[in-house]
Amino acid sequence: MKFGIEFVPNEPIQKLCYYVKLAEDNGFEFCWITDHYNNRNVYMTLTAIAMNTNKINLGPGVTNPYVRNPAITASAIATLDEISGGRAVLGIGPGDKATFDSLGIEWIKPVTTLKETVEVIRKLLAGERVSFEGKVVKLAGAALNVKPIKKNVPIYIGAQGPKMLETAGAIADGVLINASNPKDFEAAIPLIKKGAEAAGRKLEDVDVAAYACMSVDKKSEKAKQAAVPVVAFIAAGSPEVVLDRHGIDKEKVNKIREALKKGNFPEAFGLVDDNMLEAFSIYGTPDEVVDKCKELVKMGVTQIVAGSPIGPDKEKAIKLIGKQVIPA
Ligand SMILES: C[C@H](OP(=O)(O)OC[C@@H](O)[C@@H](O)[C@@H](O)Cn1c2nc(=O)[nH]c(=O)c-2cc2ccc(O)cc21)C(=O)N[C@@H](CCC(=O)N[C@@H](CCC(=O)O)C(=O)O)C(=O)O
Repeated sequence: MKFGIEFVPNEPIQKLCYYVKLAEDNGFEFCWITDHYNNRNVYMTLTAIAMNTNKINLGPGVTNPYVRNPAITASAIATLDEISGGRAVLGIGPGDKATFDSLGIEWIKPVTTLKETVEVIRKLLAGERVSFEGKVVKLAGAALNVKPIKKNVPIYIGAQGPKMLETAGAIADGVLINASNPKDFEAAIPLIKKGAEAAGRKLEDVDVAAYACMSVDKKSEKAKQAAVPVVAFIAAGSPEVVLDRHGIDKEKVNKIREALKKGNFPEAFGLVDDNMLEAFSIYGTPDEVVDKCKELVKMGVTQIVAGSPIGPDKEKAIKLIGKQVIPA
């Protein structure tokens, strides 16, 4: 079982570098940095982290194929691989609607766009001069002057929808699924397997990562309270099919959505119930978290990514996970 850690670059980069170095020293193998236009630039953040670490694999978790031309993403990843001495990984997903609405970008054919983007990025990283006439992606003799250190930079797809999960199974080295509960992997893994086998691959070729909302503390109640705000946003952003899967009170979720829209966070967070916390987070003492991680492993998860908030005290939580969860 591999452990990763996720950071949103919404705090000073020096602080993130400290946390990631601490994570590296505590046995985490992957560092994923989220990519949203309104936060610090994902590639500058990753460069700083690469310069301050020497073992942990690192990459965007996840970028998208719309805000940058595939050749720009390929160049950034090749450069990161050079800076990090061969530790770059590329996490790429279809992006989210809110981002594209704000940026005036048309979110067309996400599955096709992602497939074509991954295909041309692989060719560019392999040093090819690429001409490509896709349904969405077009290149005419594009080529990089920079080569990654690694022959094949692993490409992970951020996916939740069925077609996206199948696509990840077919073309990706790994899949990052924004989920924390075994029920979500019970639904997702057969789709990844179906996509992999349709492409002549096996499920074992795909690193199935649970990109979880995690909150660890010596005191279970403290860990639980720290997870509430993140769970409120996850519940609000979850499609019906996921709410039904977990038997979540949809009335409450609609009220959470309304309260968040109004910026009324205390009301929104007050509506988060235990069922939502169980569905959308892994929280508790190290022992409680170990039990929940073991449930995910039983479902076929092969990497667990400790996502926000990580714990009420990030530094303490990273050390607790390193000492009592990863070795378990
Ligand atoms: C597009 C969407 O795919 P999805 O996998 O559900 O997308 C939800 C999220 O995965 C997506 O928003 C991610 O970018 C969110 N995301 C992040 N999004 C970000 O913008 N930044 C991040 O840092 C980020 C991190 C992240 C980490 C893990 C993770 O799982 C997701 C993450 C969807 O609706 N898919 C459906 C519909 C299929 C579809 O797109 N059909 C096409 C037709 C087919 C075609 O495209 O040709 C169409 O509608 O036209 C499906 O998969 O079945």
